[in-house]
Amino acid sequence: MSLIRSLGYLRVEATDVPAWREFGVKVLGMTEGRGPDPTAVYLRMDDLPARIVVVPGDRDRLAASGWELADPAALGRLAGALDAAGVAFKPAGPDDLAVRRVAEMISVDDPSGNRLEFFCGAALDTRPALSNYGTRFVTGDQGMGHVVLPAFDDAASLHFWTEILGFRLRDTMRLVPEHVGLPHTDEPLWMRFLGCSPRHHSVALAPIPAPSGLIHLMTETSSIDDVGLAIDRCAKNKAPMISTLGRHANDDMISFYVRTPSGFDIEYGYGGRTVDDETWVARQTTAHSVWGHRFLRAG
Ligand SMILES: Cc1ccc(O)c(O)c1CC[C@@H]1C(=O)CC[C@]2(C)C(=O)CC[C@@H]12
Ligand SMILES: [Fe+2]
Repeated sequence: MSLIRSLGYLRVEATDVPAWREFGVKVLGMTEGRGPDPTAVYLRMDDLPARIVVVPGDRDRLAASGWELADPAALGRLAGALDAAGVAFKPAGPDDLAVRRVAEMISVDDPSGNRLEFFCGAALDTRPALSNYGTRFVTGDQGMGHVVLPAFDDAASLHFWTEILGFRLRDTMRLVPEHVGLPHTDEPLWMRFLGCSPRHHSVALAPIPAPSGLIHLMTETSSIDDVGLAIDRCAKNKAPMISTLGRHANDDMISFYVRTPSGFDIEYGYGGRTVDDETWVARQTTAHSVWGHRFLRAG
């Protein structure tokens, strides 16, 4: 098993924090939590005090993705692996730990400049995260979902995420550059799906530019009705859906995509597969979906 157990949280910098509160609570069905920064919005999915933390900023971007490790010993071993590989990391100071409510944390940039925070010892919130719409998210040992991050050097990224961080390659997909708005290339473009838990992928790396630093965050619910209800709330709240409902070919997720106030997307899904590293064999997916997922042009 990888030292990293799962995707733990996202820290988002936003120009319109109130829009995020509305979006998170009314569209995504998350629960607003309380936290140390009164200007931030804390969105809960489970017993963590927040899974998405939105802080005011002068631009809209993913500030960092947070990755959970089992304990300080595991974090120490990861720090050792980073040192051995010559990757610079920064230990968190007391203020960093206090605003995140975690015991220990170190941060690094991946080869594409994606800021990653590795932490352990998250505080729990004993108040139940009761969604106004009855939404229940699949988290636990699968973490909060997956992120798709921009990455432009396939070999360097794959080395960093698998050899240094210990993620497993779960699937590869060849991208047609023209289909994702990129100029034609003679060499194929690859999208890599990597896992660190039973969830099929906790991160995917794609050579797609993303001004916000994030292509999408996937959150999974425990019922298909939660997905249907979220589609209804997108319409009611005029949140721009940018794809139709569909089922992915690699992780079996039935999902749709909606644009957030920060310009990146949320994939909102149900029914993702889990995998066992003992038996899993990485293959190449040749179609992104079994059905649906027609991407529409968004604003
Ligand atoms: C192909 C796929 C499998 C599993 C996923 O969770 C998942 O999000 C995807 C789709 C990823 C991909 C994307 O994120 C950016 C826009 C892409 C490239 C498309 O235009 C189709 C597939 C999309
Ligand atoms: Fe996804």
